[in-house]
Amino acid sequence: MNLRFTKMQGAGNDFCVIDATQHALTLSPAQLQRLGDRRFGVGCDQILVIESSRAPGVDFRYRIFNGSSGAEVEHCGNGARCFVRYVNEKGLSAKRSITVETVNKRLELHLRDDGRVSVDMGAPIFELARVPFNAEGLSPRLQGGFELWPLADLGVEVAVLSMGNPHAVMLVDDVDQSPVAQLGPQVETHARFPRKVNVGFLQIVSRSAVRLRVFERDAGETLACGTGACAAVVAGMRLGLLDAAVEVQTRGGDLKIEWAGAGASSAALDAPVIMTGPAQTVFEGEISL
Ligand SMILES: N[C@H](CCC[C@H](N)C(=O)O)C(=O)O
Repeated sequence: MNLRFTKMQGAGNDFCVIDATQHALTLSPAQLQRLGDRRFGVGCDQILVIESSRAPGVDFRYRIFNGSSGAEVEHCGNGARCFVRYVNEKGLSAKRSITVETVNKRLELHLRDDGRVSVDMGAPIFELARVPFNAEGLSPRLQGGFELWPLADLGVEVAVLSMGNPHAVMLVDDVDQSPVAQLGPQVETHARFPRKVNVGFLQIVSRSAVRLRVFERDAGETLACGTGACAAVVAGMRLGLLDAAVEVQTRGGDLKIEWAGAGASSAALDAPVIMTGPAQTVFEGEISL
């Protein structure tokens, strides 16, 4: 099969975007891994497939596959920004705000006049069983009313939440000195995360600025992770360390995260997380799979 794709990136997190709005498309895990393969394929962190949708109020279906495994996942924040940029550039919709659905979330995507893209990433999920995280037999340390769970075998404690996909966030003094390559995969595949987990290394710079590195589930360390930025900032807010609008410095670029649940009572914890950042088309291509 000859497959046309558009290579895109958002804060350095890179994607192969496949337009399946005109024809149904099923890609095997091997074909997806070929697209993700940086040596013998196209090379990307994730593959994003755009499908039409007949669901009321939904403009498109948004499917996400990790490039290294071909596994379908629930959410991709940097990809969502590229999605609306693609839809606008290709004329698939005249609207600058679109609604898309993933396997388990509906997202509102907005192409701003300044060229950046804002995404309503939905509300964070704190119920451990929905992350999922198995806390059986563990006693958390409480900070600001939020739990930090010990992974004693690794000598770390993690904040645990979901943005639709699972995240574990560790507080570190200096992201540049953090053992991301060693500790990332150990937390990613820890037995207490039955669906594995994306691992955030969060350095607090001020109450409105952080530095972040993320070892992504099934992808390794990426230059940026949108859902990881949302999860890390929400964790920092709930730990009482961050205010309601935070600039996130990643290795691939800067993202802005806003959440009305910061410092709020439990009533506002279901407020949506808003992420703003860049999205760029890099090149068009075709590959024989
Ligand atoms: N590796 C992630 C999916 C991509 C997330 C990331 N690229 C983002 O921008 O949110 C997972 O397995 O849940």
